[in-house]
Amino acid sequence: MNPPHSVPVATRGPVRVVGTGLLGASLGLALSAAGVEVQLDDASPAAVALGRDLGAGRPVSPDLPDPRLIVVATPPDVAGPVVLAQLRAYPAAVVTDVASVKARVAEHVEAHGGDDAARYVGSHPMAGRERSGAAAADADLFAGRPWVIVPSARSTPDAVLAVRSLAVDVGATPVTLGAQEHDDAVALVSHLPQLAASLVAARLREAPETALALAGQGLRDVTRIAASDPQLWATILVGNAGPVAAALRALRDDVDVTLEALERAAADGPLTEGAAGPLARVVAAGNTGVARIPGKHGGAPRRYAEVTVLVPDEPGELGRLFGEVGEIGVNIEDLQLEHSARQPVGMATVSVDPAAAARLETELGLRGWRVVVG
Ligand SMILES: NC(=O)c1ccc[n+]([C@@H]2O[C@H](COP(=O)([O-])OP(=O)(O)OC[C@H]3O[C@@H](n4cnc5c(N)ncnc54)[C@H](O)[C@@H]3O)[C@@H](O)[C@H]2O)c1
Ligand SMILES: O=C(O)C(=O)C[C@]1(C(=O)O)C=C[C@@H](O)C=C1
Repeated sequence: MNPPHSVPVATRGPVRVVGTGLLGASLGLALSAAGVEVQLDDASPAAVALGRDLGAGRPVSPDLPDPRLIVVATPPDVAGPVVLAQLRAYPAAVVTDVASVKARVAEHVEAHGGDDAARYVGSHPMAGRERSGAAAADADLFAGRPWVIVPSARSTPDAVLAVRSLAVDVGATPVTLGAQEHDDAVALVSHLPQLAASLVAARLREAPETALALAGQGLRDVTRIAASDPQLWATILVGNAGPVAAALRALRDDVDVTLEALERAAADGPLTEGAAGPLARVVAAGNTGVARIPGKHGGAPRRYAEVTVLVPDEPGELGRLFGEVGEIGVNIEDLQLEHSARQPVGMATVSVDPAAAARLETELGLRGWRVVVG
């Protein structure tokens, strides 16, 4: 993917990032790479130092010019007060935050901000990962992702434009929503999935080693985000408690139906009436739901063909595979890696244009790769 810094940007610095963890440092990296001056601030001096050392910007100091745009990237519970403090400290600056919940932050700014609230526009990049802190930061984190812009009735057009430009300049696609509309949406597409992953992964705590050794891609797909930061997520979940509870209650109803069918089969045998039907309906409903998730870059779903290759567990082998796929002239649209403990090989599954898949399999085979025919 082309780095976002290859195109000129509209954002005028200095941009001050308050909270230089995963989100703040990623933003600092992307803006710094684009030539925008970035100032770093955090309650933790070590987080600022790490952001600086990674190239995300310069630590704040009294001799730096006042920021034009301030991005608050702290946990959601403190985002409102930090936004207010920044609005007051810099009366000419536009202030946004990137917290995963929006109604509470907006209400806080509206209730206490007075006229300063006109320079505030909430936002939420739908980009992240299951790790926290600047060490996990990535300049390309926002590329191709939606970035929700949440103006209030008071936000000035200039403030909205500054925040939209920020999103575009780091490669994201701005999407405008109201605060409650945003919170209802992310309850379903972000907060419920986090809980589901955590609940499934929690079942593994006492799993026997023999079972864990069999773990395949299905378990990995469902549990990646179970590695997320508990404190941050507790703050997000309580901050959007109503919509998340509604989504979880609906899930519980589906779980109850599923359980009833399973218990019927367990008690009366697999062919008992009313067992297989509800279970098939659950899986079919999931088929319908998953087909509605937009594809790469938020566009319409698109089916790629998957080519799976065994890769020796040796340094440089994965790079050699990518290089050879490139030499064959095929673009890798997506990649999954599966690695089992104590196995000398891993499995790399590349998603490619269906029209190129057969040729890729043949040519990789001719080059000595072991292609797994699915
Ligand atoms: N992690 C994700 O995937 C993700 C994605 C989109 C949005 N967000 C949102 O972005 C925000 C930051 O998340 P993150 O993953 O970067 O967290 P993080 O833990 O990596 O970083 C948060 C940083 O904020 C600092 N901080 C805490 N309180 C502060 C205060 N009062 N003043 C100044 N700094 C303070 C911490 O020291 C820390 O460095 C959160 O609001 C989160 O909801 C997270
Ligand atoms: O991909 C991940 O690891 C994420 O958790 C990212 C994710 C999401 O649910 O999409 C998580 C929380 C944020 O508020 C925004 C993005």
